[in-house]
Amino acid sequence: MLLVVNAGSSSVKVVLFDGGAELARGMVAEIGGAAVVEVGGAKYARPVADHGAALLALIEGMGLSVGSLAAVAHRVVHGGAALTATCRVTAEVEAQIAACIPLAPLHNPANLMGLRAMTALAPDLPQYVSFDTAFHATNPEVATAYALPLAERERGIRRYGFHGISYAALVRKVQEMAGNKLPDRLLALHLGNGASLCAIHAGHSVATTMGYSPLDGLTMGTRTGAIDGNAVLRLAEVHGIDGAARILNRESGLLGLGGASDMRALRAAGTAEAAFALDHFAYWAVRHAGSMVAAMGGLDAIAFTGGIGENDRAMRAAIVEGLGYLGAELDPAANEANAAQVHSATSRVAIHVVPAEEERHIAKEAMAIMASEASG
Ligand SMILES: Nc1ncnc2c1ncn2[C@@H]1O[C@H](COP(=O)(O)OP(=O)(O)O)[C@@H](O)[C@H]1O
Ligand SMILES: CC(=O)OP(=O)(O)O
Ligand SMILES: [Mg+2]
Repeated sequence: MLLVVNAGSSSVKVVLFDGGAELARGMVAEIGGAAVVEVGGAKYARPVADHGAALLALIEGMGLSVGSLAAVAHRVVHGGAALTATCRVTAEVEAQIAACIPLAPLHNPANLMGLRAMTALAPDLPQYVSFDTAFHATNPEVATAYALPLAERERGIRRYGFHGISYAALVRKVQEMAGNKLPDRLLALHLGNGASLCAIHAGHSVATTMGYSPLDGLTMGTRTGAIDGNAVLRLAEVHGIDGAARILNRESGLLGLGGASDMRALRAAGTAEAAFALDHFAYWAVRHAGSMVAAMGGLDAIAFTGGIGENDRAMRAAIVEGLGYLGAELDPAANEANAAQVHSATSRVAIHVVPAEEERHIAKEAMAIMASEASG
């Protein structure tokens, strides 16, 4: 059996696989606060201090004996320039993940805590890591380079891009849904707590909205999305570096504009601020989509994924309406039903809704390496 660990900024999800079959899943949300542990449909509140403790609570809650595991595979958000493919964890790999903490301050510490908690529990158990940055390794340099002096670019200050595990899984899924024929120019929208867009040309990422860190691009749950560097400097002047980082990453986005980071809470709020936050989210998704379509030289299909992309019908409708100039049109009934394909008969582009299957993709990647280790 293989345990997949997906540690987000404030949550840990685990999924237990046996071969390709999913056996069980569990999740801890709101780590650090009034954490809720959810295993096999049962939910209970329990104090959970950090991501390592959350993982241990899940293993205990699932009644899992680590002796029955063949391996653990983790999602790691930032792999930097060096880690661009799923690999087995070594001391060197762990050090490289730690070196990327300043680049993904909400995520890489959580990923490392999960990894280290597992090492402490079962030191000899093989562990594998898949990176959110890896899928974007195919972006051309003109897309990844910031126009900085060489010395600064050599520090690794460049665009990396994220949500790559989700996009890689989405490419497989869209290919299946489109009768094994991959759309040539696919606009993918990963809309969750973190949100980004990706231009996928012939199955490969050519551009994406997140940059050096998962802060750039779209308006997100608590992150600003794109903001002028000089505005960042001004925030740092007023609040210090740590204060500015906190504001940009944790207090902005939908929370900063509308008073709630969660899309469902925002829709329920019914205030003018919440309505503005929703408009801002849709407007910037459409603006950035234009940039992605330009990077691919056109558009053949659209795919929505992530908690918002999969479930929020009104947000999909607002975004597709904004992309009407590209010939995108929804079938309102299919959209209302959260169907797998939601385009109208007259839409010039196909529009898919794809469940985010990050854990299954991580499992496949780890199992492929385990198979090659066993045969080699
Ligand atoms: N039925 C729904 N309608 C609208 N938004 C939803 C729905 N279900 C989930 N969401 C939103 O999805 C977001 C979380 O997405 P998810 O992909 O689960 O996040 P994470 O990035 O933490 O994995 C939240 O804003 C949540 O409100
Ligand atoms: C990279 C990123 O933003 O991840 P998440 O959406 O899980 O916060
Ligand atoms: Mg997510």
